[in-house]
Amino acid sequence: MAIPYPHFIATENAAMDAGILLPSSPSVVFTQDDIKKIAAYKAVEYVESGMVIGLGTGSTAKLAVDRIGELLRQGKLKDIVGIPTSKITHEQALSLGIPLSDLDSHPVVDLAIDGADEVDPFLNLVKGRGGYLLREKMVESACKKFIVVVDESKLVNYIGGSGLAMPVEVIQFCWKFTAERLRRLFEEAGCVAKLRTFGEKEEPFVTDNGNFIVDLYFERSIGDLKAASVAILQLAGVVEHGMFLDMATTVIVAGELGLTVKNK
Ligand SMILES: O=C(CO)[C@H](O)[C@H](O)COP(=O)(O)O
Repeated sequence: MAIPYPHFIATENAAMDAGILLPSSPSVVFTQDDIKKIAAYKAVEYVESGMVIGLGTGSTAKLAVDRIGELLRQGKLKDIVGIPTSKITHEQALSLGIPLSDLDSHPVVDLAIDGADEVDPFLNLVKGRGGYLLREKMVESACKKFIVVVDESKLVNYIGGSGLAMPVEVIQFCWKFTAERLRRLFEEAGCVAKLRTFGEKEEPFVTDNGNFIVDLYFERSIGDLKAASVAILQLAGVVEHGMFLDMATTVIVAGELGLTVKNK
């Protein structure tokens, strides 16, 4: 959806790089898509020739991957190796001619760029509402720098504070049992646990790794995030959760008045 951002200020270079015409009159209105693109392009300014780059997944990350492909084609970036965080990003990067590898061959990643679903004041994240959290976490925890690009609607006071899902990837075997154990862990926070489904037939969503997603919704804060993370990961049947704690090194926030860069 294109939400107008009437007061957004973009530098001439940032807007022109993103192919967006700069306002010739003060009444011009940027859309949310415009500013997402400007923010994604800003993140790609951190990419240097010769780097191993973690390629994120989602509508924001897609714009950054497109931009990396464009700079490679133009010869402005050279010798890049991309490590995709999903099958869909793998396909996108292949189609753009970005040389690809994996963590087995490149266990140290210089930089990753990705979107997020929530960002708290300490730069902790919720990711995985697209369903790609496991590979994203593997790649992004192997990074020296992890740059996150969001619009200001993703900023929350505390993790879970948007009232939207905190995804947990679980194995398919007895997923109801695992979902109930997850719900009980956070009973005091008013947790509801739901299997992620898609389509009219409400088929279970299956991740790139062949697992299901249980989405947790909280009425209240879950408190100590590290303790919550440990408790979730201790449950047999859980593969990974969508809290990315202490991982982001930079968050670029696109807001009504322009870009804000928050560093750890
Ligand atoms: O974690 C993710 C996918 O698993 C995405 O990065 C997250 O959902 C944000 O997506 P978008 O940029 O489309 O808002």
